Amino acid sequence: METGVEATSRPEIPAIKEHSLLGSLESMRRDRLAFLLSVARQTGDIGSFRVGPAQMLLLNSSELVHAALVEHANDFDKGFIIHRAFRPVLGEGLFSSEGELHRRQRKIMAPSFQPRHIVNYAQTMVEYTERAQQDWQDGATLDMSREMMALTMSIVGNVLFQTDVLAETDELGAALSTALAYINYILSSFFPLPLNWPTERNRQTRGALELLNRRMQKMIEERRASGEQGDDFLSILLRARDEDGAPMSDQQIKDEALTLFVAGHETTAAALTWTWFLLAEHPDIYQRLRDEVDSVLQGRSPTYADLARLPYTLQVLKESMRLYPPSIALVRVALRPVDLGPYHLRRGQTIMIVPYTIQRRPDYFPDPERFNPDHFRPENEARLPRFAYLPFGAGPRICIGNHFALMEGHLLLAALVQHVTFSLLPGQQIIPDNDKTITIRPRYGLKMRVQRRHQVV
Ligand code: HEM
Repeated sequence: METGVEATSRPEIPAIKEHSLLGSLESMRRDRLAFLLSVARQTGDIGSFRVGPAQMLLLNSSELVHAALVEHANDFDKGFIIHRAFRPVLGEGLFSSEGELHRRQRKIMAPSFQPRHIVNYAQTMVEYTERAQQDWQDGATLDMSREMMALTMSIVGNVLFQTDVLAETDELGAALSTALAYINYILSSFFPLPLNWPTERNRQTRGALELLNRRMQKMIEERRASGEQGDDFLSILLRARDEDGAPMSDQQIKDEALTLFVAGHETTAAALTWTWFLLAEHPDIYQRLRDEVDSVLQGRSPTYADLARLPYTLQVLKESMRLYPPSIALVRVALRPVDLGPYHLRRGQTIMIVPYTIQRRPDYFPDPERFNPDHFRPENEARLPRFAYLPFGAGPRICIGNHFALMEGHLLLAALVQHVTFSLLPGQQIIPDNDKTITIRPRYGLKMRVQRRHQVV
């Protein structure tokens, strides 16, 4: 129960000036990231705005992130908007489940994502990358978002299901893309129509979900029948047991496998797409990266063991995810009244943590708008406040695939840098946006020209 004395001694949460009825609906619709950045800059560590009648609190300090995502993690869940978008597709998989089920599943699955385990996938990542770049003709124009999506989709398809045909042209790949598009639609609509309404989009989505369910069930049954001990994730999920020795239900396995697929490719593709853009805009940094890769690899394909000797390559990737973090926001809803530092939140209040805004704070990252991989030199990284860099979130729901993603991005950059150079096609408008996608990507795509490099020896 709140006393009058406590309530008055608490600092007020600053609110931005906005339309009395619609709040900031229009600004959000026009340019979400620019709007969120302006809220953060106007309000500081915490600020309030409205989307229609719904109030949102933007948390923008490392201390408040720690309080919400770590200290009070159990006082929040992901809330109605996230559940409504993800559950029709991913059911109760790791991303969209809550409470005891989430804890149990996370515990079962975490060991398979530890670095010593995922090392086994390094070779697959490099092989697929080598294959992709061989198809790129010298002088060709590429849509980088599309190329990076196709590449990360094929990698995750192999790692998860040991299938080689997971492309948009395959019926499974196409169904997955339709399901992804549905999640995007729900996230980007303020008043989406329920899935059982007879619209063309809903009909296609239901068809895609049925196909996914059938194909996943078939893969599960085939794996069981063959008794194979594969090291793809589907086999790992089939073998997994909880503390009482119980296996997951088939439905849970399907939800988890689809979750890993969805969470595991568009994000990494977005990170790589922005990295190529930033490199093309900064020829000196691009050259330094090429020098590191050429001198360490001498024309060989990279392996996991090479990564420790390619530190600048990793700094480039991390810095790119600082300026353009793939996930636009971590959204949570308070399950009960909760105090975050000096601020009091009511039950049902929605908070947003936006890596894009927090990672552009000048007191955390000097000269924050500049692409500067030196922000991640070991001595500079060690000085960062703990929750100032959040591309993978934080706390008990931190991205389970973070080592996987960093290893994949690190290997792909090294493998591609030594074969090809990308340059920007002139006259493009590059605006970061997540209107039609789950992740932050260039609104009008990113067209680049590919130039094949002479083989370095
Ligand atoms: C650059 C690539 C990636 C980025 C930026 C990223 C980002 C994130 C973020 C921010 C979250 C937390 C969301 C929240 O707390 O609301 C998350 C969760 C998750 N990610 Fe990733 N992710 C990436 C790659 C991957 C990969 C490769 C996989 C799997 C192979 C994966 C699987 C997951 C799963 C299953 C969750 C839910 C974890 C849980 O709630 O316990 N992600 N990711």
